[in-house]
Amino acid sequence: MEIADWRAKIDELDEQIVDLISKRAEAAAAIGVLKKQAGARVYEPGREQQVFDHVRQCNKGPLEDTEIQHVFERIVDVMRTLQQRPTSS
Ligand SMILES: O=C(O)C(=O)C[C@]1(C(=O)O)C=C[C@@H](O)C=C1
Repeated sequence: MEIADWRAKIDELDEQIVDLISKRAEAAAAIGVLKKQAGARVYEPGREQQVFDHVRQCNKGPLEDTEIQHVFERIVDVMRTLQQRPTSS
């Protein structure tokens, strides 16, 4: 395949990734509402560790486990920000 073909493939995959991240954000926002109602804190390091362990287990390469974890550390960081937004209450 040419570079243009690979870029078209990347654009297509990015669309799917955006959809999936949006669905994940909806779930995180719903958790955020429940946490607020319960007076619980947003940041749960134990749960975040489970998320990172899980994605490392799912990883089939070519990225290293630590690289996949870095991507999810950023995603979870964004989810925490979403949960702290006044609009998610
Ligand atoms: O599972 C939760 O309690 C969430 O709020 C979701 C989530 C995540 O995005 O996976 C976000 C923030 C928490 O620190 C832990 C995990």
